[in-house]
Amino acid sequence: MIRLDKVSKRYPGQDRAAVDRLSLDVRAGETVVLLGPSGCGKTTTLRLINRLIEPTEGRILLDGEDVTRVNPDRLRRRIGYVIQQVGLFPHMTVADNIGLIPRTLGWDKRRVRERVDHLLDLVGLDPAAFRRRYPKELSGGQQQRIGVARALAADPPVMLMDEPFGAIDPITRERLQSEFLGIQAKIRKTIVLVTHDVAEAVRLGDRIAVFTEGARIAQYDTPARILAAPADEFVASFLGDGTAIRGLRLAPVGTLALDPVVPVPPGQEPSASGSGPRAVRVDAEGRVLRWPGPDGARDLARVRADQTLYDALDAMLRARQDTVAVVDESDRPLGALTWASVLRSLPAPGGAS
Ligand SMILES: Nc1ncnc2c1ncn2[C@@H]1O[C@H](COP(=O)(O)OP(=O)(O)OP(=O)(O)O)[C@@H](O)[C@H]1O
Repeated sequence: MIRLDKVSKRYPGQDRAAVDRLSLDVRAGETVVLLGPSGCGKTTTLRLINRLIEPTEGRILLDGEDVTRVNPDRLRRRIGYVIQQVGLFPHMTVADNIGLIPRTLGWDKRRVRERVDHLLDLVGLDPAAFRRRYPKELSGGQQQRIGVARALAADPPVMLMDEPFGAIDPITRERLQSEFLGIQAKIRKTIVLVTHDVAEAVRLGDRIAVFTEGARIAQYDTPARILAAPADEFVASFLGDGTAIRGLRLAPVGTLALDPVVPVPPGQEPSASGSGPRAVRVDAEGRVLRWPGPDGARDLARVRADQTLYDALDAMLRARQDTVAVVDESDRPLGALTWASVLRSLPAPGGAS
């Protein structure tokens, strides 16, 4: 979908190239995060893709077409662009800001209005309450949502996002990240997103390109593999401490082979044999209550199948138990995980899984 082929950018008067022969492929529908320290060339790379900056050498292909041969205005209609400072026009309403590109494309008023309302809905803002407001009447997080809506206005297949959640408080930032994931699951754009925040990269990226100076790729892989096996000292130190624990957040419990459990309804007793599947006491509706035996008086550690290994270990630690019941949305048992089975499921460092 997007291919950078030995692309370099040398700014006038600089001895070193800001981007030095970078080759990078981004597949259709995936989110690739460019991650790296300040000044390593992330923003320059992003702006080369939509030709806000012209490359000194190399080729950039969008769907096989060399972008340097496309009229820049036409190119930018195919590429949405979201930046940290948002850049909303202060004298225009929310609706006018979002509808800007569709209007320049000559859409009629009604189509623009419908598109604006649809996008406000998509980014979680009530159209009736927000379409007539001015940017100064919005919180930082709301402005950021409008920035995303505006970039999506003409339904471009590609989105470039430069620190889109950078200037926002941590709680709103987490919420915007969740919304981003929800929206991307629906619309499946091809996204290149710049951040220097490791947690954000791990959360949002299907793949992460870790850059060193000159936009040289230190590692380009899935978050899980980068966390499990950093390619070198630079990547390891940039990721910082806690990589193994962070990796656990990427693995949903439901993808593991669970140990079977046998539900024991009220009035019945678990079978006495010591071997075989573990019994779990359930109520009349089949919802898990507790383990039988000496542990049974205590709260039972439980996680839903859509939670992660991180949550499973956290539940075990909090309950001080070495087994966690895995339940469905109605709290009915699906199986169990032990501390040992979680450890066994982890990818080996350097391994392929
Ligand atoms: N217009 C410019 N003229 C000269 N040098 C520039 C220009 N823009 C960027 N640079 C230099 O190019 C290098 C890469 O900058 P770039 O903004 O791409 O890095 P970045 O990884 O996005 O950094 P940050 O995370 O701090 O935003 C830096 O050394 C920077 O000083």
